[in-house]
Amino acid sequence: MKISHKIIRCISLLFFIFHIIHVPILSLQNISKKYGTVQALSGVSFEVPSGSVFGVLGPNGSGKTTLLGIVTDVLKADSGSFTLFDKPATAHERRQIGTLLETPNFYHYLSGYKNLEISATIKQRGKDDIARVLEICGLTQRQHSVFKTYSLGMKQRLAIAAVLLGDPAVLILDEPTNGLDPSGIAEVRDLVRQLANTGKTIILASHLLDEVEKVCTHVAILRSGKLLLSGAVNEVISRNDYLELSAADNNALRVALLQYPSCTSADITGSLVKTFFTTQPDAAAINSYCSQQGIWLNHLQLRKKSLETAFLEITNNPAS
Ligand SMILES: Nc1ncnc2c1ncn2[C@@H]1O[C@H](COP(=O)(O)OP(=O)(O)OP(=O)(O)O)[C@@H](O)[C@H]1O
Repeated sequence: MKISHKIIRCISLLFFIFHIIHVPILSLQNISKKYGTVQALSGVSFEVPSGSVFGVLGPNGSGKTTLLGIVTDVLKADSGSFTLFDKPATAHERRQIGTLLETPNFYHYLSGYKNLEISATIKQRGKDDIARVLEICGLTQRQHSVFKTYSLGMKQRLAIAAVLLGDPAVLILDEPTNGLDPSGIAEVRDLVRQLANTGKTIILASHLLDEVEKVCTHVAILRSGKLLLSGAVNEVISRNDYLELSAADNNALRVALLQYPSCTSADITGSLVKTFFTTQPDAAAINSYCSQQGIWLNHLQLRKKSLETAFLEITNNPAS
């Protein structure tokens, strides 16, 4: 083979790999859905990047379950469309998705293992995968105990084990920690993190902001069926970062900060000047700017809002 052919093949391979990595797992375009007079979703569009843990976040009744129902073919959208793996969703694409929309009806008097055998038969997934999913979900030791003796966390981990049968690349989980006690919540959260570390894309609906902040890399925030925003969790939070500063003369500091490009407000609160910007504040640049103005800072701290604070501001803002 000539060298130029080899180079062309290498470049094609690189393009192919780039395409696979960057193709969104799920892409929604203008999805709308009504139940009678209730507009559950209006024109929702966003993309779920490959390998992300994507939180669909919103208060009760905001349309999360409806959205996941449409993606998993349980419900039909009135209008709009979506693609899975950059293709129209057919049975083939759907087989690569493991779904947990509600807690499965496991048999209380059968063991975890027997229950998974039944799930494998229903899903036509084959039984040779059961040992693997039990191991991932930390249930190997208790696989022969009857289901009713499991803790709440173990029951939910068994439900996730059933979803993992056949090793789907994408998991869709609706409120996976709902109804669990704190230790169950921690167990499921750890399992979600562990699965994300193996490269799976995980889409989970939750109204628990703390939960989304702890496990998700990306988020879409819904309110009354409308998408308020979507993006990387860090970006959503960093839009709301601010600086706390102080100097010997806080009045002079405040006046100087208000002259700084991108500063939107500077207010004296107690002994500090709380300062907001249109972009992510650069603490080093602002420190240097203040010294150029002859103001020496004795306190400079970047404050990050929690997703909860950002979420409440976004969902309570009537303009959003
Ligand atoms: N089968 C239905 N018939 C009529 N209205 C429905 C139906 N299912 C959902 N809705 C309404 O659609 C809206 C969105 O509901 P959905 O369950 O999708 O929201 P959600 O964000 O998942 O809520 P939750 O967090 O409470 O589960 C709500 O106003 C709800 O009452």
